[in-house]
Amino acid sequence: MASPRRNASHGEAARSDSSPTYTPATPRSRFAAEFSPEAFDEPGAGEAPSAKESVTATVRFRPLSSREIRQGEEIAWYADGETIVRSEHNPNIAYAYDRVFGPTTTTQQVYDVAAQHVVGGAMQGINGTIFAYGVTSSGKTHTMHGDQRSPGIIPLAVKDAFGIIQETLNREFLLRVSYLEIYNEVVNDLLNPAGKNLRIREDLQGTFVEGIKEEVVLSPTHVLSLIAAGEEHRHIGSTNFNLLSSRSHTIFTLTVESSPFCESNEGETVTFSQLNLIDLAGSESSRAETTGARRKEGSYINKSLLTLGTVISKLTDGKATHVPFRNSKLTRLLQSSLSGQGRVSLICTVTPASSNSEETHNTLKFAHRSKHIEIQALQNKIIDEKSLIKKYQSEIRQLREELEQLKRGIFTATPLKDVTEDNIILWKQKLEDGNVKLQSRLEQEEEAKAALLGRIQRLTKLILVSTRATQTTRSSQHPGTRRRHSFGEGELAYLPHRRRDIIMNNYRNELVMPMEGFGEALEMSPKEEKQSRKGLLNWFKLRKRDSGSATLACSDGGNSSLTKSFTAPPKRLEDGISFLSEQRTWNSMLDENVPADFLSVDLGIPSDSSPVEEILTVQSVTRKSEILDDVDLLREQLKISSGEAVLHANVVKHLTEEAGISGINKQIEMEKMANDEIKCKRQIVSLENQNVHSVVDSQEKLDTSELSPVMFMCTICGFDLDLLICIHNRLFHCLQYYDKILKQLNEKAFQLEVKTADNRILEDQLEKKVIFDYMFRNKRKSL
Ligand SMILES: Nc1ncnc2c1ncn2[C@@H]1O[C@H](COP(=O)(O)OP(=O)(O)OP(=O)(O)O)[C@@H](O)[C@H]1O
Repeated sequence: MASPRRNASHGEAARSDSSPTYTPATPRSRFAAEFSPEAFDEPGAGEAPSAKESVTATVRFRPLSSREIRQGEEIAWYADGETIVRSEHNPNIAYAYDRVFGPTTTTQQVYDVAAQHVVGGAMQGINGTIFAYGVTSSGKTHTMHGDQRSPGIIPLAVKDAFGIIQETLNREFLLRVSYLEIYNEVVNDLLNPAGKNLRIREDLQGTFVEGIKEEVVLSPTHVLSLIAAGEEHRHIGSTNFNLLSSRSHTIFTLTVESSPFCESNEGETVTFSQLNLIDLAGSESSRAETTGARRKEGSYINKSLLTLGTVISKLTDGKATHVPFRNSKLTRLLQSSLSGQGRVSLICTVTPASSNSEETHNTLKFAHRSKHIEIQALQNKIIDEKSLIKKYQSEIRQLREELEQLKRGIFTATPLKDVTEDNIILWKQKLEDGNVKLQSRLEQEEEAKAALLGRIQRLTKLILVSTRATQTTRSSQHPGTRRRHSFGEGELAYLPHRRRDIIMNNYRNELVMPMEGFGEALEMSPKEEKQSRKGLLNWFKLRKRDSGSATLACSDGGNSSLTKSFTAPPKRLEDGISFLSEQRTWNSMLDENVPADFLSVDLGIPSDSSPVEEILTVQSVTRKSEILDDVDLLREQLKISSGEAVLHANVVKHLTEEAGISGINKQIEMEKMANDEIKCKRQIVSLENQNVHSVVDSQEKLDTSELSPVMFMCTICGFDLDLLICIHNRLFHCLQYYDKILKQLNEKAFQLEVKTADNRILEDQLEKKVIFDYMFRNKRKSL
């Protein structure tokens, strides 16, 4: 490679360098300064515009490929320092950019300079567009998508977006993604294979693709899995320059909505933005020996890139009256971005090879022109129903109110008053009727409640909040020290695994190429490395959760995905629980706002309560049914016991009556028995009185009693829990007393029987004595 030359005193470089727009920007510090909590208070659309910025234009050199080396290619262009690209053959031709990355630069370094400020802006409500532009095989896909060794701008941006959510306290976010390709001037939905030839429409907010699938996303892994699935549908073909050449332009859009995190989000402004990450198809030189379909694709690609070039020329011309955005689908879709609404970062990928010198020059000129486009970093704010986060928030609020009403129903249930001995039978009857009603209504209510909670949980999960309790070292405090990205297995699994390397073994493996992943790892300090490992563990966890997250996102009745798809939720409770604990990483709202008691009913659907809460709740539900069973049993026993007691009292009475005619001794015995019976009756009356008092006492406790699932069940039938428990206890005591009395009565009855038998003997003896006396008297008379 030629040595850098410093004296570019004339030609394009001289002009470029002298231009104020070419003052190298420092996007990283710019980002850091902006990304403070106050950043969300920036003026919104329609308010005073913020300072004008220009497109961030950077150039990335790739190393010479083995083929280029084999073919004896020479270096035609090189990076002269950090901001200048210079022609090897004509030192007077030089261009300056915001940054020029040499062939050994890692994608992470490119991201930090060329993308981070755009991603950060998008998270604050400022639209952003990052696109890679360059000839075929110059490294666009490598830069935008990357592979497992070297994740590209898209995965890095996705991960950064979630990192920002985690670091942004007191705000909640809703993220959704769409992914499309423009192939031969036809727009296809990559997230929905059925979405072919979609129409581009316009509204007040700009252009949009009609019917495109938008998927609400919950984690980086979730997003990357969607991209990986979408990539399967992308048109890729082999050319004589690139065995896996992108034959279509792809636009990956991350839509970000956020609002302050507070109890009632009503009236709160929502910031709304779109981050477009674009991997353009490469322009093809006329030297490309393509035929048939490849040729047709190439001409469409070239035509749309030409239109893009024309649009950019017109936009920077200043005098142009008409900008031909409508001449291609690509420029139509990029219209609002290129018109200056939001941040734009253009990463031009180039090969240093002399065989591509002309194409590289065109690319450099394109980047040069683009740099002149002025943009305004305006924060979009919306308050209307267009906001999905608003819609979800208000639905959650409404559902919570419904739940509250259900709970309030418990307290408004009229407790039984003035329970007296007279209406206790009536009350018992009511208890029996209520029990039947309770069963059926309970089932219905449980179902309704489960549905309500399930919906709240699903909606709540879609809204992402930071789990960090305290303010930590955010960029606002230490602007220069944002953490580095580290990819865990979870994310890496979704990135292509050296796909191209395997296929292009001979072609590319000999590229003079830095080992980016390793390069980045080597760069880390021990502390960073530790954090990175920790990160790896975290993301690995998230990956496990994500299989559920994806499920969740797809199974909420169409909330997560604006066009529906379905995956089964976890089947077992344990599955739900483990899913839950992992899900908490991004979500804490439900924990704070929905009582854990109510979460267990939704056993099939994961909730946000902890496993312990879940288990306790399951136990309380079991206990609830046990208590009800006990009450039923006791009630039945009470009935039997009362009946038995009455029966025995009657027997005693009857026996007493029968035995009432015996002699003096017998009379004394009978009096004793009668006294016993009276005692018995008194005991029964006193027990019943106690029962009544307990009912009255329990009413007094009603207001202080705590809400519980059992209480909820009682409410359905109009009973009070305290009352029920009190009755349960009293009935239990009653049963014990009745048992005791029954035993006594049995004993007395036995004694009575013995006495009766004795009496009969006495009577016989008496009779015999009377007869004997009579006979004796008659005998004496006759004598
Ligand atoms: N900076 C780089 N470092 C190492 N290898 C690179 C770099 N840039 C590109 N490559 C390699 O060069 C080859 C071509 O790159 P890539 O497919 O990304 O080009 P492209 O511009 O997307 O091509 P096309 O427009 O045909 O799709 C790939 O094997 C890629 O891995």
